[in-house]
Amino acid sequence: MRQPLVAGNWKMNGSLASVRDLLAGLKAGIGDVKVAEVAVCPPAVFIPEVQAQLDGTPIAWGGQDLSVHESGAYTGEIAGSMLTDFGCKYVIIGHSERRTYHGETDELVAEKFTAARKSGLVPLFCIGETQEERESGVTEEVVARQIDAVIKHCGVDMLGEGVIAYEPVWAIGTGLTASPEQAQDVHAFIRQRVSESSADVADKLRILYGGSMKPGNAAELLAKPDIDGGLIGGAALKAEDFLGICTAAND
Ligand SMILES: O=C[C@H](O)COP(=O)(O)O
Repeated sequence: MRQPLVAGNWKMNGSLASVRDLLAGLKAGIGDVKVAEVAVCPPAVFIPEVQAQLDGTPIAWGGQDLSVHESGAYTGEIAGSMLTDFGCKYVIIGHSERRTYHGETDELVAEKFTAARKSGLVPLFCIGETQEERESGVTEEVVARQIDAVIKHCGVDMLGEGVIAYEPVWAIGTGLTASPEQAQDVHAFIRQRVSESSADVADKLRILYGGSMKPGNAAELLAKPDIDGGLIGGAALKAEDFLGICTAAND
């Protein structure tokens, strides 16, 4: 049985004051979350505050990106060991916003996967097709290519130490959500693709859905057999909405 995971990706949002408010709301309501594992990924500068507030609670935290390098002259980069120094459990890698705005390739994302594991972090490995790719009928080809790059570089056993987040790019921040059936189809394909390398890894692997998931549509999505949680953007910025998604896994 795979425990659902609901992770909040705060992206580049918030101030120290708003982060404190959000954390207070999450701590107040986390007791109602019975089933899902919960995590938040704040902007890096807020990680010490998140650690101070969430240490000792059931909520884990993580980074939004990491460097492939361990240390040195890489201005602006953050090493995996720096994230673990501040108690991070998870790190998002390969988010479509990093692929699009920072030119991250499948190969670089695979290197980041290894770097994360070397530091003891659990990668939240994002994959997904653009609208154009979906309309051209190449969704499966795209996600297969993204997965295969990690399997080739890291091996399937290391892939199994992470979590996959399927995020159709056309559904991110747009209010357009993949229907539960559309999402389930791709999740099943992802599991099938991984099972070609290892049925055991595929069976245990958590595959999250991301893309305009909200309290109102979470239960339907989470009810699908291959959807093991969510990677939440906009709705993770309001404690009530985020907890509403986390509790949808209770049912
Ligand atoms: O990482 C999170 C995803 O990009 C989803 O963002 P969204 O929930 O705002 O659509």
